[in-house]
Amino acid sequence: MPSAEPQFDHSKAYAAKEEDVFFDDGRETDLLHFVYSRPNIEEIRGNPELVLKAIDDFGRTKYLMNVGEDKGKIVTELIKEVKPQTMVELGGYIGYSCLLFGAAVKQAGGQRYYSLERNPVFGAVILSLVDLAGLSDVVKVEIGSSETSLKRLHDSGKVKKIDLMFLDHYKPAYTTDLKLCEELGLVGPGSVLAADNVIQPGNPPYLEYVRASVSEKRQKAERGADGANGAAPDARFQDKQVKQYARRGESEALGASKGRPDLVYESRLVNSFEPTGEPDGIEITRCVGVEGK
Ligand SMILES: C[S@@+](CC[C@H](N)C(=O)[O-])C[C@H]1O[C@@H](n2cnc3c(N)ncnc32)[C@H](O)[C@@H]1O
Repeated sequence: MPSAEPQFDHSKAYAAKEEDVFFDDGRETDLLHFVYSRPNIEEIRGNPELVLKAIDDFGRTKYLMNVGEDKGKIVTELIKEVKPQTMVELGGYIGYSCLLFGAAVKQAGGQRYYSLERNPVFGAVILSLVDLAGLSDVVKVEIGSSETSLKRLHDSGKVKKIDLMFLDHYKPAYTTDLKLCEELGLVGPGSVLAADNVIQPGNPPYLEYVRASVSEKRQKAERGADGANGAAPDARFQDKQVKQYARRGESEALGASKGRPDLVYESRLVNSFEPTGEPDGIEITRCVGVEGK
């Protein structure tokens, strides 16, 4: 009997993730030099798949914190099914998920893919690779914290509803940003969420929130015990997760939005792998209605 468990092909594994410094040490601009000096650069132009292949080739020599091919496939399948007009990602890094999912949204007839990235150098790398891949018509890169970008996109009327959201940024902000989107009406019935790294490194407060019933969410909110109300990050996050982006003094303040506990979610985990081969998973959550309506 063939196994239903997903398997990882070790021949395509990324280089191991370093213990201490594994991003923001110049490797992101080295990646740009690597991509633009490929012998087939003229063939790469206008071809998202070949840009992604060049990024993967680099990742096999030096670790990059990309979603990778295996988990990426779970989300591209979801894009084919949901056919989002508007998709938003929280955390763009060097643009791997943005290129992969932006191309899939375009192919599915969607209008916009917003990549929200706080680090301006990473944002510049994404912009360069999006232009190289020929996706600038669909992809927009918003540089700044996810919270301020979400508010700006909402207040300007550019985004009224998020059909599909990929969460892949500061782990404690998954829940607070989701609640902000709920409160602004960006996430509501029909919206679908795909959250990365729910196994590695894990995100217990987020899983608890999207898997809770409406009455559980209401009770927690009444007790002020929902762990995402502008207070310190949930104690279940490891210190290194909490401080991951502290090096540049980037503000890690968490939003205090109350969200909408009456939104009904259906949520499930899809197991897969990090590009290094480590087991990880994507939590896929569908907002299926509003309780009482
Ligand atoms: C794991 S990486 C994203 C990887 C990317 N989604 C991919 O798969 O190719 C996380 C990124 O989130 C960004 N980030 C962290 N906190 C953020 C925040 N509050 N707002 C926007 N970006 C943030 C970091 O700078 C980093 O580039």
